[in-house]
Amino acid sequence: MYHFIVNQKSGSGRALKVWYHVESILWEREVDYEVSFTQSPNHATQLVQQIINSKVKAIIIVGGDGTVHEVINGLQGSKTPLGIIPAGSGNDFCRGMGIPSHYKEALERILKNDKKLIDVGRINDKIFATIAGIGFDGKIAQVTSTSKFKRLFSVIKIGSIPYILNMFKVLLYYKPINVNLNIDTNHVKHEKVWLIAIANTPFYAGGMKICPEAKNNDDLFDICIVKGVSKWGLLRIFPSVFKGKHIDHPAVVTYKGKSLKIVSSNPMVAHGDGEVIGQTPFNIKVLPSLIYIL
Ligand SMILES: Nc1ncnc2c1ncn2[C@@H]1O[C@H](COP(=O)(O)OP(=O)(O)OP(=O)(O)O)[C@@H](O)[C@H]1O
Repeated sequence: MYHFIVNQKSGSGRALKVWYHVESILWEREVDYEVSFTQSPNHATQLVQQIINSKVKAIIIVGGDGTVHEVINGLQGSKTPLGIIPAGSGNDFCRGMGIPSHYKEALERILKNDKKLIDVGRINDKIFATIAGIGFDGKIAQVTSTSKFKRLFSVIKIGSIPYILNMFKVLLYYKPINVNLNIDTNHVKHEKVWLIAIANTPFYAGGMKICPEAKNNDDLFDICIVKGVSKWGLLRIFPSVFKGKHIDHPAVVTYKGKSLKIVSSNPMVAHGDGEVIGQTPFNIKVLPSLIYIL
């Protein structure tokens, strides 16, 4: 039987509406299922820990990237496959995986039962499926998580607008920071770093293609560092991120690697899948071929 986890708060309530449509299709098609609704932040992680012991056929998320994040953090190495019906504001994991945005097509894909094994990342003690963003991005995620804009724009399905509005807010006071990185066995130092994105899949913040070549099955992270530009310079680079063209700018450095250690001259906040993780220092590692996605 399939076990659905529905986050009623995802997409500012859209997930619950999506669930009612999905449930009526499950009835029509006589699919065997059970459903749990998350009751609070991090509840999805606890639910998964209970569900994996009951040997379900698959866990299906109706929600956004934050729910995917909480679910994969509950899997604890279990090979129970995950399906996702995108119903959040950003849905960047689904975008990166090519999962259809419409619930009917996403459900159709799940019912085909065609499993794909993917890598995920670990940042300190948290697992992430899409991107860990450190510095300016982490700060924006922190501000966005309590943002009133998010609710408004997820209702009209423009996931990246809250990020952009909060970007301007954070830009007023944010100062770039000096960092030391170990990328695998290489030590590199960068000054005046705005952000470090460590990517398993290309997109974050509702469709920004920060690491355009990231692949979730190559045992590698794609890493993008933006540094050494003024606030005005950063704003000029920004529009090109939607097409992934920012990587050609001289202020952008890219790497590939399996593990990173990051320390910084001042605390830098990180998010994983848009959920705030904590502050530097960070230990980050690829966990190859860890999760089955339907
Ligand atoms: N019952 C609940 N009450 C309050 N918050 C909840 C509840 N259940 C889950 N959450 C929280 O809802 C948050 C948002 O979920 P999610 O990320 O799926 O939606 P979203 O933010 O709209 O989408 P996206 O991350 O794709 O932009 C998560 O951080 C999760 O901890």
